[in-house]
This record gives sequence, structure tokens and C-alpha cells, in this order.
Amino acid sequence: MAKQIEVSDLDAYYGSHKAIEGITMTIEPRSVTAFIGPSGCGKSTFLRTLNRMHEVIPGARVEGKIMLEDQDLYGTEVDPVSVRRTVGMVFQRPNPFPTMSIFDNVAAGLRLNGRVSRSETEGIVETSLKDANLWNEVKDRLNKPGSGLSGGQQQRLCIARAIAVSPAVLLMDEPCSALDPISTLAIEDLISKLKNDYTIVIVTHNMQQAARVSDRTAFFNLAGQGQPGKLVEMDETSKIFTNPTQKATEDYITGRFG
Ligand SMILES: Nc1ncnc2c1ncn2[C@@H]1O[C@H](COP(=O)(O)OP(=O)(O)OP(=O)(O)O)[C@@H](O)[C@H]1O
Repeated sequence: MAKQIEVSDLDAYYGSHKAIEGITMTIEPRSVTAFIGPSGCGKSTFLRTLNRMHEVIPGARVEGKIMLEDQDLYGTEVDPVSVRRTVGMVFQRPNPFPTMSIFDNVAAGLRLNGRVSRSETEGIVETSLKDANLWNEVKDRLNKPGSGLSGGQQQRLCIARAIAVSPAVLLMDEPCSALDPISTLAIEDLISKLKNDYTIVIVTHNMQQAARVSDRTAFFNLAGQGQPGKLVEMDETSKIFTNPTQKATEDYITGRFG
């Protein structure tokens, strides 16, 4: 299921403002890649280019190339909706559909995908909730609203909803920033488990979190005020946090700026 992503010379714009420039990197399957860097350097923008969510903002566009294995994500014949199915996303604030039950939240994407039988849907909902480490907590109240769960449970529900449609990649934009430390650890454990089946990319402001959960880390920075964000370096997480090549990376991870 997990697939490799190959990004070549990618720029992303909001109107005439170039937010990121010249990004080239390989994101490995069955591993966790963390994006770190100071506020405004374009981490979230870049993340959203990986599933064509960037372009839903009026005036936003990209230049460059992103390959998901042998598929050119920005190829003329490619349907952005199918890209978003293959490359799922989990946001900063848990966003279950508020009026839907726990069951229906997980089944929502499946139903959009077309005809799936009731028993198939039930099976996939159960497996997705189990894979999201939530099944035991909700199995007796599947028909209750998703909004009745705790923040951490809601975030795991959103992860279950994302994995129910069998994506190849999971993008996570600061998935723990609205959660307490216990719920954060539960999500981090889950990420470590899910990486066996998916390609995972996580944006995080929390350096300890990047060090705990990721295999590889990419450090982004702004070349200057009003300049686009750039990839400074990307390497094994242990190398980035102990012996980075670039001084800007060292300054950032040691808390000298950002
Ligand atoms: N919807 C938008 N419209 C216009 N400009 C935007 C939009 N979203 C982001 N930007 C701009 O793009 C640049 C990169 O922002 P982005 O949110 O990607 O950075 P970030 O590194 O994720 O920041 P943070 O860590 O604060 O979330 C910034 O200059 C920001 O102001």
C-alpha cells in the first residue's frame, strides 16, 4: 500500500507570492518523515501540495513535479479528488463530521467512493477503528455522535476515517497540537504502528515529537523576510538532531531561533 513520493524542484504560490521554492526530496514508504522549521517557512503549504489541497485556495498554484511512484500527481489527466483519496490528510484540529455517528464518520469516505455493501462497510469500519487504536473505546457506542468523544479520541477517529479508504500516504499537519500529553502519546504510538503500512509525513513544531516519531527529518527555513521557504536539509532524524550539516539547522534545533 505505502508508496514513495519524489518531489522535483517544486515552487508553490499564493497569487504572486511565492511561498516555497525549489523543493526536491524523496519521501520513503513505510516510514515517518517529519517537516520542521520556523513559522511561515511553508511546511503546511508544501504538505498540501502533496495531495493537491494547495490548489483549492483561489489563486494558489504549483510549479515543478511530484511523482507518487509512477504517477505524476500534477499530470493533466489526473483527477485531484482521486489523489486526495490516495494521499489522505489529518488536520491540526480533530474535525469529525459533527452530526454523524462514530460509525458514519469512518464510513463517510467509503460511501463517497461508490458501492460498498453493508457488511463490507461494517468490516472496514471495525478494522479501521482497530488500526486507529480506538475500537475498544467506541465499540459499544458506534451510533453515538463523533463529536461526543474526547479530543484525542476524535483525532484517532479522523485517522480511522482517513485509513478506511486505504490510502497509500497519510499527511498529518500538527496532529497533536490541540491535544493533551496523554492523547499526544497515544497518537505518536499510533503513528509508529501505522508506518508499517503507510508513507507518513508529519508537520510538527515539537522537536521532541519529531525526534520520537520520525525516521527522517526535513528542516525548512526562510531565506529572509518576504522570501520563499526552502528545504535546508533532510536526513536521518538521528543525524539531524545530533550532527546536522547546516548551521541554520543546528541553530534551530538548539533553540537559537524560531
Ligand atoms: N491561504 C493563504 N493565502 C495566502 N498566503 C498564505 C496562505 N496560507 C499560507 N500563506 C503564506 O505562505 C507562507 C507559508 O505559510 P505556511 O502556513 O505554509 O507555513 P508554515 O511553515 O506551515 O507555518 P506555521 O508553522 O506557522 O504553521 C506564509 O508566508 C503564509 O503567510
